Amino acid sequence: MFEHVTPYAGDPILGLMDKFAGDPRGDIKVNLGVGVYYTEDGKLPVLECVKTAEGRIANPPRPRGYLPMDGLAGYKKACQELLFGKDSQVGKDGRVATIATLGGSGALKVGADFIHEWFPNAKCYVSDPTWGNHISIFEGAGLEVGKYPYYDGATIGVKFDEMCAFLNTLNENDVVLLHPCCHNPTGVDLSNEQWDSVLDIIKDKKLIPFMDIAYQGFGDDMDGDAYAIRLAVEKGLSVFVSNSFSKNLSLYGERVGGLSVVAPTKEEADVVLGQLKFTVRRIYSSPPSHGNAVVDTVMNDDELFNQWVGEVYEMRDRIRQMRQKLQDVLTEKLPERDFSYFTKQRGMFSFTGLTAPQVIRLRDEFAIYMVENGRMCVAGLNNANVEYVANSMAEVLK
Ligand SMILES: Cc1[nH+]cc(COP(=O)(O)O)c(/C=N/[C@@H](CC(=O)O)C(=O)O)c1O
Repeated sequence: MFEHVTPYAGDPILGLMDKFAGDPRGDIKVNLGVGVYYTEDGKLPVLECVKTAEGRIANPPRPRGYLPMDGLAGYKKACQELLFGKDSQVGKDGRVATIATLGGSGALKVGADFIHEWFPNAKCYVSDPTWGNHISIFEGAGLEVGKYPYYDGATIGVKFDEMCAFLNTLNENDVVLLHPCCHNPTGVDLSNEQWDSVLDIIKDKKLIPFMDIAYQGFGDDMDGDAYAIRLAVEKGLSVFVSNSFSKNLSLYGERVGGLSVVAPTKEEADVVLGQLKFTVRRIYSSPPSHGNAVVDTVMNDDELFNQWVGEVYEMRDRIRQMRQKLQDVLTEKLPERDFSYFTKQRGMFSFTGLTAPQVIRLRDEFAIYMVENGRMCVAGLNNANVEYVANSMAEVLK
């Protein structure tokens, strides 16, 4: 019956979790693979604001009925305020259709299905390189996926002129999938001036910008990291935005994300919302109640919200410290090499430039796990393992 089904090769990122868990070298193994934030003690944190919110949600115990297909109103309000600003005009005008989704992944899936249905000739273009699941999700939705020039390994920067030239060759309603901040896997972001030029091209060519923000707060700050999103709105673009609370609320397994679509009018936003709800119904019907309740509670209580922002910035700052520490130790060991990319890059990831064989050596000989494209999740570093990681990297780089 299923003889024709091909075996699943496994996911280059999530597959690392199983390999790491099964690695018996418990005393030395270091997980720099999956984009998860670990504390200085190497633990996955439960944020204080989440603990308080869960205490409130648990007492008195609540029934677990179905949520609306688009999620809790407070959850949707929180997404819109984070992305577009607390009292954004676009929010006040009712021009944003927002739904709660099964993580950022679910937001990308619902958005991709919606686009394929209502813009059937649209092709999707992702940065080269990008988070691998971008390609899988959009191809799975039936879109043809191409790549626009992005990362420049020679300068540890962006191939900006090539990127703009390529975007100028695209057709009306083609989708451009963008990382507003903390680019995955490179950690290299566009400058504000570069965003201005890119969004002007997108407007001029009538392309569809799809912004995937999964690390808001890990770059500059909550508002700075949403700069590109708000600039797109300012330019009058109809923009798709997928967001995730997995990392900045440390709620990975609760599957909390959102999809927002900015429309030219409230009437169009309302119609889009209806079709997004229908798309949700056809995939998973409704979002998870616990995650919705936690986000709603944290984001709509001023004290908890401010506590949350502080906790995110603590995570951001610890990652920055680890970037600096690794850069310093490696520079000391291999002074002839330039490791300044560690502190130039932003967010959770660093694109180390290590080749696949070097990454495999790190894993096999030193029990250090990174993604084979050379991506390191800097949040897995701490003061106890950073010297070991630096020494091991120096070995494979020799
Ligand atoms: C850019 C980006 N967008 C969306 C997601 C999905 O997040 P969700 O948990 O569905 O809300 C991730 C997750 N990235 C990390 C984990 C993974 O690959 O799923 C990663 O890159 O390691 C991203 O890095």
